[in-house]
Amino acid sequence: MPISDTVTLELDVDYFIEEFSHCFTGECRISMLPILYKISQSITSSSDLGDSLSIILNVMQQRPLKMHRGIVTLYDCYSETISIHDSFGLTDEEKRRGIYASGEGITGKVVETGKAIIARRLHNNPDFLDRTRAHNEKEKKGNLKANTVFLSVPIMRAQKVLGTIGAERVYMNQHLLKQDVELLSMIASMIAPAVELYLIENFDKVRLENENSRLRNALKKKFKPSNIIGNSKPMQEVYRLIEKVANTRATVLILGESGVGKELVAGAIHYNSTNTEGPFIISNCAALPDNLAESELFGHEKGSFTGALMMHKGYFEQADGGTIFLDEVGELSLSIQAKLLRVLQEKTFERVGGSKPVKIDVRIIAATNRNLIEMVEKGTFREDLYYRLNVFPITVPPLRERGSDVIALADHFVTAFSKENNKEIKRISTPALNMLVSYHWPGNVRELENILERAVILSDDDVIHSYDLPPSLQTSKETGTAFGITLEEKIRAVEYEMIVESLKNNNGRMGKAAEELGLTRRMLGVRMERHNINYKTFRIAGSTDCDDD
Ligand SMILES: Nc1ncnc2c1ncn2[C@@H]1O[C@H](COP(=O)(O)OP(=O)(O)OP(=O)(O)O)[C@@H](O)[C@H]1O
Repeated sequence: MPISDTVTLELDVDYFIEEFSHCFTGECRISMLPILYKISQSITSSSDLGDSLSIILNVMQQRPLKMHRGIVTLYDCYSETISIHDSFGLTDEEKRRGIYASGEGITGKVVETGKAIIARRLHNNPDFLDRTRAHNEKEKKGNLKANTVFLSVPIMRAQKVLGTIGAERVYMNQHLLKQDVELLSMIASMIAPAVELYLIENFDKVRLENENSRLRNALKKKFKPSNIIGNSKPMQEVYRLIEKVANTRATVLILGESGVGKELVAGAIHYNSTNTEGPFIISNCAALPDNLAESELFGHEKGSFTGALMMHKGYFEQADGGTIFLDEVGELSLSIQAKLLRVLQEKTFERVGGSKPVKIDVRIIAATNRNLIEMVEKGTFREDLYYRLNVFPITVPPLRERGSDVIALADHFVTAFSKENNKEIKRISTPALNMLVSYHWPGNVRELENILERAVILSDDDVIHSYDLPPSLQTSKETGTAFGITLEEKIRAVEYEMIVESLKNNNGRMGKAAEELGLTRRMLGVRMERHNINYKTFRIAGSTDCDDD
């Protein structure tokens, strides 16, 4: 063996037996057998890795090994870190400092290569990191260091390195060193099954638990009410707020333009709350005629006005134990606003014509597309009521800010209306999708819903085409020309759509598209020019399939 400062050794037991057979004779061999016996006894009699390791470390300190420092490291293959699990000759602090990456220093290299290493002349050996800082200045200056060797052997199981056993000792002679390495290697293979079990039970179990809780959290984070379609970023913020507030009794104010889905948000809050078993009563305040609003909301006593033949429970009483959703709350008259304020403050009210207070336990969710602050400034909405309602505001974004939600919603509505109309519409054509995506949706989801209901009814085949969409969507951006509903315009729209679909199907190859459309390549070129269509738009990036441009 060459004598250099760091020697890496293949763990070949036959090699050792042959090379160092003289060591396994006489005193040496006899003194080793009880050590191995003691270690094997400790491993078979105790299921605790700590017990076995303390016996091993103890043996290492005694004759004939007489090592002055010993460490057992374990390798966490997920974080790729090696840490000292047990040792002698190190303080707790020094032990804690002993953390290595695979490939780093002597221990790291043993883990990386699965081969034993003997490192000599530690005081100036670059592989010896002294990460534990156990080698104090005194030790460094003294002769001891120059004479000290560090041996490290891998603990392996099925080609996998699980950790290392390392030892420091005073250099005596090369043969003794090799003998030590072999002994440590035997100990390592004896202890390997117990180490493997320990790693599975501790590292893997902890990791699995962490992974489970990470997945649980990820699932929790991804809370999405089942009744609401769309996963855009702004909607995810809405879902986050719904999840936060649902299980409280806080009053919620839902803000947003008309048709964005405020009522769905209110429903999601109720159905994800603890009082989901209770009623969910919806009251559209804009639809309540002034003279009936009070009685509709708060009920009336028998004979309280002409026609009040029986006692009637209003929406608030009907919602007792559940949730009342006051849609378009900005439309309530000032007198009703005063009564609503009292319900919010005291949870009581009187029925019209009654004097007995009715006590209720109702969660209030209100919604409006009006600017309530402006209304407060103008004196048409009570300021105190505004603050009582605005405890937990949720703003639902307009559809034009929801990106790909338009496509998800369109698909959802096409499926729903196809079913309702006994049709089998399978897809929305590319030009039609482009129109849907580039439209500004002033009427929001309600407008999209209505447009697709109409398109499903109009569709003659299994596709929603651009010409099934209303003229308001047929902008020049998509069609190359603004066309309305005349025959000529409709023919142009059909032509445009057929060319676009064919180019898309044929990856922008004009020859193939012309063939499919029953045109010559030149005729197709003329029509594409008329519609301002460029075949390159339909090329898939990276495609080399462009032989017939
Ligand atoms: N994200 C969505 N997923 C599925 N359907 C939706 C979604 N948002 C809205 N809708 C549908 O759009 C229509 C309008 O929604 P909704 O009535 O909830 O809107 P709104 O904001 O309360 O309107 P308004 O202010 O006019 O009362 C409803 O038919 C609703 O089912």
